[in-house]
Amino acid sequence: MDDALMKKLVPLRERIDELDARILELLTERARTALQVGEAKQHVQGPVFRPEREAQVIRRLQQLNGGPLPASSVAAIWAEIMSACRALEQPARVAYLGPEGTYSEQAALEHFGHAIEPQPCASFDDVVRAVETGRADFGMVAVENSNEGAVNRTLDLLLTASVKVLGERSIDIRHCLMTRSGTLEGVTRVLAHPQALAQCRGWLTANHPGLACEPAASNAEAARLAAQDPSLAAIAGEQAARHWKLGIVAAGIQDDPHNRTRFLAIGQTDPGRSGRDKTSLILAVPNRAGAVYRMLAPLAENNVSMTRLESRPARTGEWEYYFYVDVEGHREDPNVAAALAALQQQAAFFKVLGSYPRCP
Ligand SMILES: O=C(O)C(=O)C[C@]1(C(=O)O)C=C[C@@H](O)C=C1
Repeated sequence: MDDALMKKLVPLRERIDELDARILELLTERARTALQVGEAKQHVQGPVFRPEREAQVIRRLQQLNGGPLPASSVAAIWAEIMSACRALEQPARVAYLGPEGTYSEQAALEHFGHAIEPQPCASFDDVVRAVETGRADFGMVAVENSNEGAVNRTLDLLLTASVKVLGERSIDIRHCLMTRSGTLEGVTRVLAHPQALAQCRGWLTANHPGLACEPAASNAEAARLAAQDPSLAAIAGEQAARHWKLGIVAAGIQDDPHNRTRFLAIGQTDPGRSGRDKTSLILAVPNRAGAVYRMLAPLAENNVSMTRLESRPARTGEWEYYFYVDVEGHREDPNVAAALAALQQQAAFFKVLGSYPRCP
């Protein structure tokens, strides 16, 4: 390396080494304190994971932060710190749609941090079942995509499952074209989940009209197959390329640059109020004129904002639709509590899925 540059770097790197040693010392002290919190919780048998507390910790630090680190980095760093501290108290088993390298895995790791026991599952049904039966402490399931709309299977599962929603996480869907060699030499076919193929159709037609598109069970499965066959390319996320040791030919190839998927974290506990929460519920009303209009009136009357309304056909034959409603606020906030009480009174079906901190 250049001598003049080295002269500048040496003292700066010494300073970074010193700071790292101090950060480690502080992290050790933090971890010991978290262990004491864990012991205190054991006496009252309270849950280790407190989403509302973690949301408050991150929000406070983002407010204290004066830069140059962006707020998103502060959130990501402390999510990992708390994940590691939580694991000392009790390691969390987290179920999600596998295999390794899926967007579901990415959402689970961003939400719960890397200090977890990962449980990749074959389907959303398996994820929900793992949480219901206690095989997993938590699960992560996709609930909506900005291009494709609701993930209907997840909505249907939430209707009957004995699980609670305790968090949400939105991630950018950034599709990449990947191969074993990192080039398209000798590549004739491209594999991906049909949804991903559809989302990259414009780019593929414009740039590689000669590649034959074939559906795969998942993008991660496509990546796994491409790792074995040099004539195959896969479309998947960056994390799949890392996992299956594939080279990225092109990144961000989805036709809509703002493609996002929202996931729900599920478990068996009820988060307390964090001060910036959301509540998800399912409602059904008798099939009469004006019923849907009246169903939602208690929200407006109590000044509760609705952030999402989705419907699914009811297959019981008794009511026409189930309505999936997200509102701002926690079920213990007085205005939300009043609105929910009124909704429950007039609804033919009423289920609160959970109150949880809003997406960071
Ligand atoms: O405050 C607590 O209840 C803790 O257990 C500590 C801690 C943390 O590391 O800050 C860890 C896990 C919880 O989910 C919340 C916060």
